[in-house]
Amino acid sequence: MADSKRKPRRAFKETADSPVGYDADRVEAAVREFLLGIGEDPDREGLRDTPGRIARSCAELFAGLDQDAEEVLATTFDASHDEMVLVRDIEVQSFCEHHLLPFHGLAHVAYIPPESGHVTGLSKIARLVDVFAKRPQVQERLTTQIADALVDYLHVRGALVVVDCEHMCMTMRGVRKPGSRTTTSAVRGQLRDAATRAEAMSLIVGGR
Ligand SMILES: Nc1nc2c(ncn2[C@@H]2O[C@H](COP(=O)(O)OP(=O)(O)OP(=O)(O)O)[C@@H](O)[C@H]2O)c(=O)[nH]1
Ligand SMILES: [Zn+2]
Repeated sequence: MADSKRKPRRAFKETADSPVGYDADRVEAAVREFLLGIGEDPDREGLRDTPGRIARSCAELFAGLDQDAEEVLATTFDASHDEMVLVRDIEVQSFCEHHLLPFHGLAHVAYIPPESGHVTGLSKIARLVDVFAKRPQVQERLTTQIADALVDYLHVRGALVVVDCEHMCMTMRGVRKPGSRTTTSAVRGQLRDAATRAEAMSLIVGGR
């Protein structure tokens, strides 16, 4: 279909992380082609609406491509808090960029507020995780991006991010190891200090 005739249903526009923006028509056409590719009949009753459904759901599943971590962390308030803040057990749902199969698990985010004593709302930490999770990802980059955003935008003195996930590409197919989990961590600033890091880890593990 010529571009001029296409009626793009754009959930979001071009951003730095999504250079061409979201184009539901493209997703829909690709899913139809995919169904043909796996030997299915995309016109049979049960599949007829599937390309459109997937196009709509992808706008939500990959919404992080349109979101800006700096904006999420822009709301801060003075809590005059000098010590570590830990938000534990944040649900992570993402897609591995190699197979576009889900990986899911938990993120734990610890940080030492900036010298100003400003903290961000607790929900913003969970939103930050989603900004980077709702994209095609690898777990290591997801972990690093969360830690770097805390340093770059919240100017924290230290950050420790631990992500623990099960990857469906390792359970449903391929090596088929259900129950195997991958743990990644990223540590920045004062949380590199052995004692502070140990304190954060004991809070993460101890809270289970
Ligand atoms: N490091 C890392 N690897 C990942 C992640 N998600 C998926 N993978 C791995 O990406 C790799 C891709 O390997 P390839 O050999 O290119 O693909 P493949 O033939 O499908 O590999 P198998 O999964 O071993 O069958 C696999 O080993 C996956 O387990 C992730 O978040 N981090
Ligand atoms: Zn994978």
